[in-house]
Amino acid sequence: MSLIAAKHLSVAHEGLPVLRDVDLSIDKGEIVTVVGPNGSGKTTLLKALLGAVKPTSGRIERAPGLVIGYVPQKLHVDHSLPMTVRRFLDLPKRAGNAAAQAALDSAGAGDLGARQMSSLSGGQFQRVLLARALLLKPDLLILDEATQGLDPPGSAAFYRRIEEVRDEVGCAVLMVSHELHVVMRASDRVICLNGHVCCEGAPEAVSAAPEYRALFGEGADVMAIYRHEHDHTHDHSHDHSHPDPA
Ligand SMILES: Nc1ncnc2c1ncn2[C@@H]1O[C@H](COP(=O)(O)OP(=O)(O)OP(=O)(O)O)[C@@H](O)[C@H]1O
Repeated sequence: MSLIAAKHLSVAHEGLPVLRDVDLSIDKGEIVTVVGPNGSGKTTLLKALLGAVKPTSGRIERAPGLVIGYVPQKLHVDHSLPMTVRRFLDLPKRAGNAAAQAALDSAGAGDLGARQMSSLSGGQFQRVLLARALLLKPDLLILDEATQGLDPPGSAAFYRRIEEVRDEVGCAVLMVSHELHVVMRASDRVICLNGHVCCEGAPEAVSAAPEYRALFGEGADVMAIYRHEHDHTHDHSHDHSHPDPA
């Protein structure tokens, strides 16, 4: 059985239809990305899956006891209040030191515990939000534009970390992002949304689909760029590791 599924899901905001007859399901351990133009209903879909907006018809099915960790786009923290990262992880529920450190380590923020929240860079802040979601030991992580405001290397590093988290923790990941080239690379499956599901499948198949190209244009063949970049063999005798830019 899938972890979560939308069945014939329709949602309207103030009487205006936003999602029409959307079917999707997420399996254990999968990384699924929702792409779509502005206003295509991506955030509404995530909110419906989280139970924060009500379907006008259709339903959401969740596996019994499903734990969802949510990483928001932004979170306002009052910078006039001094608060360390470690203290932040105690909100809203106190976390043990070992669990807090393990979550920070998994999020790639292991050395940030003593830092003030107000002193973090955008990339560090998002990793702390990721750590907070991981404290719940989620079966499913949901990320809504979690890298908005990060520069391209920062976003790429964040999504690499998401893949590592999936490998370490085994959780499934559902995310929305505008950064097609980075998120599609990191995804097992891509769902192209425009009020309804236009097409879905492996990243290569979706980026070649006429429905996807109609929405994003020919210039959006991100997988072709990826293929081109990797159209050579790497010499693994050298260390190609780079310092983490985030
Ligand atoms: N609370 C709300 N009340 C009224 N209309 C809303 C509400 N939330 C979203 N909408 C409308 O629903 C449509 C879909 O919005 P949604 O935020 O789901 O799209 P999106 O694909 O996430 O967009 P973006 O890429 O711009 O973030 C938009 O036309 C938006 O104006």
